[in-house]
Amino acid sequence: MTANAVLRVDELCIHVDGQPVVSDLCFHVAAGERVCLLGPSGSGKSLTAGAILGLSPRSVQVDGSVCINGVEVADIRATRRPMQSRSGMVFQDTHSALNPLVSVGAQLREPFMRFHGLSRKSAMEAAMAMLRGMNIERADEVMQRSPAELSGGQRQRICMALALACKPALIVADEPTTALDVLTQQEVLKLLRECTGTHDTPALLFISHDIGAACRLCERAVIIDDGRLVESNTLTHIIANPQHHFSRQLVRALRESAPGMPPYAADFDAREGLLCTA
Ligand SMILES: Nc1ncnc2c1ncn2[C@@H]1O[C@H](COP(=O)(O)OP(=O)(O)OP(=O)(O)O)[C@@H](O)[C@H]1O
Repeated sequence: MTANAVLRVDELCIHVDGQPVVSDLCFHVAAGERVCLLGPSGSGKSLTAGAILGLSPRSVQVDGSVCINGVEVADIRATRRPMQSRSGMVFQDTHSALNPLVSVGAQLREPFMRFHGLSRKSAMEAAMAMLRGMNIERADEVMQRSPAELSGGQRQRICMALALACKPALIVADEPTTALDVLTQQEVLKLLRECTGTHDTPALLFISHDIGAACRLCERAVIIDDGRLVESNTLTHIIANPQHHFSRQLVRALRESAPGMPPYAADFDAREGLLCTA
């Protein structure tokens, strides 16, 4: 494991109603990295995300270590975690991630006031600039609206803006594109790629069962099945030489859906250009 891990998960065990659902899970995400956690439905991905974020339901028992930015946080609920160990989060369900009664602007200015020390007016300007940077058209108008008055893609971009505005070292994105149409999925993946995974931006843990999306975004994958780690390597390596039967299924599905070389994160821009001009 690298010394500069933003996230280090060690011997994570999760029990639901006394039954083991995640067992002895170990992996890390280094600074400047984008890593995907892949696994079939029911394999324990969201429970793992909940444990990392400090959002596990009370009925869920979490044991083992979750270390974010050097702070052990497995036993600390999200709202009580020290500032340097808080993570940004982006979920599939954008409706429940945003307050339906508060305008987008009022929600987005809060982290700029709290985490950047800006005045209310400057925070509104920073929020507006961030929305423009996320390709939200008519950002000033969008700031006045409630979340229910936006499209799913716009809401997901607002959620990403909220996560980034908190200046986290890590963003955990749990199936952020599943509820979106194919074109909006690509836009959100592109934005996530632009906003994460460098030494100046948060590291990313991307949770999905879509290896195609993972290839567009991440360089490395951690694959779980039935709550256990079954494979961990670069996506290039896994696609060339999948070891576990779930990995082989994923790679087969990817080859069937995208014949030829799959688009890796590293050459996504070039491929996108090719696709656009094709
Ligand atoms: N709060 C809960 N109470 C009881 N069982 C739960 C709870 N949360 C999850 N489970 C169970 O734990 C297992 C793992 O769930 P989890 O949501 O982590 O899977 P997942 O890999 O994220 O699946 P998906 O890809 O379908 O979202 C499942 O069998 C699920 O039914």
